[in-house]
Order: sequence, then structure tokens, then C-alpha cells
Amino acid sequence: MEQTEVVKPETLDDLIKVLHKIFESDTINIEEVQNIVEAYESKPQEWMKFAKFDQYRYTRNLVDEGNGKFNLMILCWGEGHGSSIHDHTDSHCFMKLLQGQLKETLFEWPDRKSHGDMVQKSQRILLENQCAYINDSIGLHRVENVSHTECAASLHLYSPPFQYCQTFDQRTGHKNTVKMTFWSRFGEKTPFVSVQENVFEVIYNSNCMV
Ligand SMILES: N[C@@H](CS(=O)O)C(=O)O
Ligand SMILES: [Fe+2]
Repeated sequence: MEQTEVVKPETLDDLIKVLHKIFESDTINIEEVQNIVEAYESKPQEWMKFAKFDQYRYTRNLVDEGNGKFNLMILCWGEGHGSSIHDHTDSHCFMKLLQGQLKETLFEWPDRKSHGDMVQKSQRILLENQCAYINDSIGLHRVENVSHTECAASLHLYSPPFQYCQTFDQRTGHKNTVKMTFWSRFGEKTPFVSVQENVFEVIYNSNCMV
């Protein structure tokens, strides 16, 4: 497979330019993207304008629409904030720590026969500048900022972009289809996203096992 030379992106803008180039192609090399995203050394002054925190839950802040090929966003995690167990709608998901640390817990997809607790596969702590990767064939995950004193920020790239995903109840494996919202887009707070609205807005409760 053709591979663009791994040149360290010096700034977030550089990284975005390189990503545009890579995603022009129809086939993407996961390792190449992971290496390039990891090579960018996070500098808060470059991404601060996108990093908008909420008191109650993590926020999703759109940075770039990748010519329709990917969505790049910064997620801001206050102390103790975490996501539900969820899938990634058949997309590639790259996740790089810009600041702080996050705990990622991987789960197996529940099957029809399974009752009760979902099966946990592994757990790891992601450190600053690391870039993790997940897709639906690897499994489901939950991400948490377990720190009581530090906030965290992470850069996520999803390709192709998606608006809906499924969340899962850890105790039962029951799933909901949810719409994902942006707290801000291109540095501007999204109108009408109130504090009552969840990151994952439930639109369809299947109320039955997967
Ligand atoms: N995939 C989640 C964030 S995470 O917990 O990986 C989202 O896009 O909101
Ligand atoms: Fe995720």
C-alpha cells in the first residue's frame, strides 16, 4: 500500500493538512494514521480555542470536517467524566491524548444468549500524546477521566464521519441508538445545546437484547 512519508507534524494545522492528504485515498493505512497523529506533540495554545468544558459531562467539539472523509474533534473531560459503553458505527476511531490521562475499558459485543454483565476484555491508561485505535471488530469501549483533580482533552478522528451510535447497559447488554451532539463547532458554541442535553441523546430504545 502506498504510504505517505511519516513527517512529524509541527502544529495542529500541519496535522490537519497531512490528514486531508492521507484521506484523499480510498484505502487508509491504520498504522500510518496512528503514527502521524501520535507524532504531533500536543501544544495547548494550538487547540485551546476548541476546548470547551462543561461542568456535568464530557463535551464534543468539532475541529474539522475532513472534506467529508473524516470528522476531527476535541473531547473535553472534566474530573470524573466518562462515556457510556458504545460502538463506533463501522468507522475507524483514532483517539489521541492532548492533555491528562484517560482510562479505556474494552468490552465484548453482547450476544443473544448472554444475560447479565457485559464481558470486559481489557483496560488501559492512555497517556499524553498516545494515539489509540478502535473499530467495531475490536469491540466496544468506555472512556473515563478517573482523575479527581485533573481535566483531560483528547483528539478524535472518525472515518467515515457518523452521527449515530449504539450505547450499551453494562449490567444487561441492552442497547440504545443515540444521536451524538457537538458542544461547539469550529470554536463556536453550538446554539440550543443546553446543559440538560446528553452527549448521547437516546433516539431509539430497542428494549431487547442485541
Ligand atoms: N466515541 C465517543 C468518545 S469515546 O468515549 O471514545 C464519542 O465520539 O463521543
Ligand atoms: Fe469511543
